[in-house]
Amino acid sequence: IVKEVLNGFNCIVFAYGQTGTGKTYTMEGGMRNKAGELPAEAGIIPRADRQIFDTLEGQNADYSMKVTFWELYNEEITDFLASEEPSKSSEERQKKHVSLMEDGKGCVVVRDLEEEAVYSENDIYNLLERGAARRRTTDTLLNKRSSRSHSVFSITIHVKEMTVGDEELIKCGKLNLVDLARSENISRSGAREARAREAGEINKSLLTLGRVITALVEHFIHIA
Ligand SMILES: Nc1ncnc2c1ncn2[C@@H]1O[C@H](COP(=O)(O)OP(=O)(O)OP(=O)(O)O)[C@@H](O)[C@H]1O
Repeated sequence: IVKEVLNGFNCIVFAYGQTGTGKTYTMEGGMRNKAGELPAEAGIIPRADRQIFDTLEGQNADYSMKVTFWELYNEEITDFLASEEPSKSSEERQKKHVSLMEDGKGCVVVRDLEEEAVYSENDIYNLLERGAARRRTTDTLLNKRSSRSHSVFSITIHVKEMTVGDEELIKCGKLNLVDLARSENISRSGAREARAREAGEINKSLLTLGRVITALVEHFIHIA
């Protein structure tokens, strides 16, 4: 997948499953040890990070990279990389009004997201740790909210190449690493009222995602 991204494609890895099945663990895994080495239990994000930099450095490539890290909870977007304003509460600090819109090329983008330029493997790891720490804060505030939100860690990479005719070619690829909200059986989990509505919304969004993927695979024009 990383190779495709470096060739200018947009790729997504989803972690999907019931609560406690290891979605977050699979995406993030164990955090760095003191020597900065990847632990054996490192997740997909740090492993992809390492592969991206190993490949680009190995090719002596001319590149630039940006990262976004955000969460969708209850139809509201929280930017984990938004700068912190000390006067606000920790929940308010993160909540920034960002909205979804089309970019004119048929792609959906999240407007006003903080995009952090990164120059090393360590930079990406630091952003992952920063965002994951903020995610844990909302967890304690809102009864393990991370289980009920979709989080999206994206790395956008521009690679400059020279063509045979000595023209500049820029390849732009994006790797989206998504930790989906848990899939939930409402009747079995005993969720009531607001929580049942919330679980219903999560299931609806996961169902819609399944339909979108089917439509893409089958080359349907409309989503059934
Ligand atoms: N392969 C694994 N090896 C060791 N521990 C694991 C593994 N997978 C998950 N765990 C542990 O199991 C617990 C639940 O994992 P995790 O939080 O990743 O699940 P989840 O699917 O993201 O849950 P939720 O949907 O509730 O957010 C965590 O304490 C995690 O450290």
